Amino acid sequence: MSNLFEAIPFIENPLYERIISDISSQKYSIVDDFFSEEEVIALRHSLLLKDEEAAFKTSAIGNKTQELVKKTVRGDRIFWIDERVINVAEQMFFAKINDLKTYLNQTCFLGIQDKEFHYAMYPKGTFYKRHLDTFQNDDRRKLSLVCYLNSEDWQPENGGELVLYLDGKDEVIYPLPGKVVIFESQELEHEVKPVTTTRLSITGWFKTR
Ligand SMILES: O=C(O)CCC(=O)C(=O)O
Ligand SMILES: [Fe+2]
Repeated sequence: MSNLFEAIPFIENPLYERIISDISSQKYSIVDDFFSEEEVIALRHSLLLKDEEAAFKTSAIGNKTQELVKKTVRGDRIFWIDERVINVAEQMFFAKINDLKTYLNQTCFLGIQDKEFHYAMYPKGTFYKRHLDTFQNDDRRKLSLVCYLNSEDWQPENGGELVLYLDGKDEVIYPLPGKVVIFESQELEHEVKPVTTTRLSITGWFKTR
């Protein structure tokens, strides 16, 4: 009978090792080119299609009072991704994300068993005020992952920087295409500065159950 533990070879991945070491030393990690230019283009296209569909469906409804309350804190539009019904670009996205998740579970004791991801679109003038990614009575979110899908010519004057509030110097991150930022959901307060141009991303969480 074969031994289960011998059946799965472990191959060290230098990128993932760097992410793990960054997170353990500073609670966050930034990878500039986690997704290639082609991958970003495909995911951006999927996001824009989702937004068109949603605009079409919801144009006639909506609780305006709730919307106003929400918009003083955050102004992005989000679309949750259901992994059971995904297109080719999203399959590629989850293949990479699941690979990282498996590696983290093999090497760290985070116990990530669940995940959730959504597209996000910040129209001109919107932002997300300083916050922590955990809800009251729910501490399952362990790591936050933000993947930027903006175009190659994104400029600093477009705004939309992600600011991570650290004990010492705050980290200001430009939402450049292909970049992925991973941070400890329960530890790091952060904010999305107002944008002057539509800002596109996928945000998600690795969670315990
Ligand atoms: O888009 C970002 O840079 C961060 C988004 C965020 O903080 C959130 O969705 O909770
Ligand atoms: Fe957040």
